[in-house]
This record gives sequence, C-alpha cells and structure tokens, in this order.
Amino acid sequence: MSVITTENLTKVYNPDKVPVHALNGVDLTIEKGEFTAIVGPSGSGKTTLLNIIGGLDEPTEGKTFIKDTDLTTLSDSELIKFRLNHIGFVFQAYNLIPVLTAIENVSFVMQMQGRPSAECREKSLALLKEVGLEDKIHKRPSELSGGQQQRVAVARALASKPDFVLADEPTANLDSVSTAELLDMMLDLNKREDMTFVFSTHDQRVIDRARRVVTLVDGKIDSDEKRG
Ligand SMILES: Nc1ncnc2c1ncn2[C@@H]1O[C@H](COP(=O)(O)OP(=O)(O)OP(=O)(O)O)[C@@H](O)[C@H]1O
Repeated sequence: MSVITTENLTKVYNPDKVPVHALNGVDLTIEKGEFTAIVGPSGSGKTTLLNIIGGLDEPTEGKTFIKDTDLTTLSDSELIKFRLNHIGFVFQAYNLIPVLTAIENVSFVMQMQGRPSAECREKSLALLKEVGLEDKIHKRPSELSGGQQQRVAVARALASKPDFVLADEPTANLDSVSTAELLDMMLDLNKREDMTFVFSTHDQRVIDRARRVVTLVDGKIDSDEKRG
C-alpha cells in the first residue's frame, strides 16, 4: 500500500518578486515499510519536498496524498490534527522540549492526542527501551548526548503511531559513532515494525545504508534507485 504519493509537486518561492523554483513537478510514491533517503546537492529541494510531504508547507501546484488523504484539501486546523496523528517528525536539531525529561518529551505527543496518562507513560517507557534509553528516562535533553537526544526524538516521532517518520538530515549534528547507532536503530525499527522512514541526508555513510535513494537535482527527480 502507498503511504505517500505526490503528483506533479511544484513549489515556487517569492512568485511575485524574484521567483525561486524549488520543486519542478515531483511525482513520488513511497510504499509502506520503505527506508528512503532523499539526496541531492544543496538547494536541490530536499527540505522543501519533506516540508510539503509533512504538511508543514503547501505546494504551489500539485497534490500530496498520505494514504487516501489529499493534504491540499485540509484546512489549517485539520492539517494540525492530521500531522499529530499520522506523521512522526525528526529534525536535525532534535527539537526536544528542554524543561521536560526524556519520558515526558515522548509522552507529550500522546497527551496531545488525548490518550490516558497511564497509557502514555507505559508506551513512552516501551519506546525509550526500544531506542536503548531505558536508563535515561528521567534525564533532560541538556543531560543527554546529541545521539541520545536524537534517539529520544525518534521515540517521540513513533509515539503517535504515525503512518511514517519524516527526518530532515537526522544525523547532521552527530559524530560517526552516533550516526551509525542511530541508523542501526532506525533500520531495526524499519525491519521489526515495518515502520516507513523518509529522510534527507548529505552523509554518504547514511546513503550507503538506505534501501531506496531518490536523488533530486534542480527540484526534479534525477534518479530513483531501489536496493535489494
Ligand atoms: N523560504 C524560502 N524562500 C525563498 N527561497 C527558498 C526558501 N526556502 C528554500 N528556498 C530556496 O529553494 C531552493 C530549494 O531549497 P531547499 O532548502 O529545499 O534545498 P535543499 O536541497 O534542502 O538544500 P540543503 O541541502 O542546502 O539543505 C533553494 O534555491 C533555496 O534557496
């Protein structure tokens, strides 16, 4: 089943001043369980594409479907609710809430979804165990390494039971050991839980381990390589 489908995605920034054509007709289908890297030179449109797929930005033309839902038909409030319930986000700067502990950061998303607090706590604990942080659940972000913070961010992304996890350069601020550990963990979640991951990266070590590599050049798909 397709989790993400884009049709003729086009994005023009500053259309009335000096237009920047960031995406030029991107047709992309991502199936459930794929582990896809979006790569390409700086300025090729990777972040723009991820932002549109994640419902954080709107295309100038074209459509984005998450399963059967056309994001372009949702109102702002519907989109906020849709993102909360269907998409897990991981950002390069981790974006954890500094005053909350690891377990509170993960629980927060589920509390926003209105799930009972006992369930939030139990599920957060299970997720932090899955990402190898059961001994750090009461630590705040400032007490954790970058790699550990990014693991909390992945646990948080999974907390809402999303249809897929979207990650914009998730390893950009990590050293090579933490990068390898984060990838091992994401690949493990991908295999065991069939979780769909879509991430942008510049890092060749990350690209080497992706199971599908979509290359953007000048806002268009230049190549799309699926690996066994
Ligand atoms: N808010 C914006 N306003 C105007 N132009 C923008 C905006 N955001 C991005 N752009 C331009 O759109 C193009 C695509 O940018 P985008 O950030 O999507 O590329 P990228 O592949 O993610 O780049 P990088 O690898 O450097 O992060 C670039 O020319 C960029 O300068």
